[in-house]
Amino acid sequence: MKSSENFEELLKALGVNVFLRKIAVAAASRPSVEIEQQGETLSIQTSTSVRTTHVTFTVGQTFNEATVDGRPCTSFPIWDNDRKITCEQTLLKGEGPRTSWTRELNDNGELVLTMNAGDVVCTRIYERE
Ligand SMILES: C=C1C2=C(C[C@@]1(C)C/C=C/C(C)=C/C(=O)O)C(C)(C)CCC2
Repeated sequence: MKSSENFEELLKALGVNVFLRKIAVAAASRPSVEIEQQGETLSIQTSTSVRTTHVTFTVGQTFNEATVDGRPCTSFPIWDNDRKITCEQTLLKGEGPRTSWTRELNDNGELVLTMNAGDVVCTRIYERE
């Protein structure tokens, strides 16, 4: 993990209580991410000591995942440019701030993840192992 900004603020905007926020921030400080791409289909596994998430999706097709605070949602990933995917999320039930994420490969071969909740933007940069 090269850098992470506003991750706890993001969780706060999502209503995660301070106890779980502290656990999440600690766990998210040392994540490992594996990404596989076959054409338009990507598989992303994010492993932390507390929880591992695995999503597989095809760009341009909605899929089911969970928001970062674990609420079921449908996600709609589209290409922003040929190296950046933007994904808007819709909660399956209940109310909450609008959430979305973007993932892009930058010129240093780093993976840049941004996560939005309402007007809070969290930016996390992963270096290639
Ligand atoms: C341990 C985590 C916990 C949570 C989120 C997560 C899974 C940490 C997220 C890591 C991310 C988002 C890494 C990344 O994608 O960079 C919750 C808020 C449900 C609270 C319980 C502990």
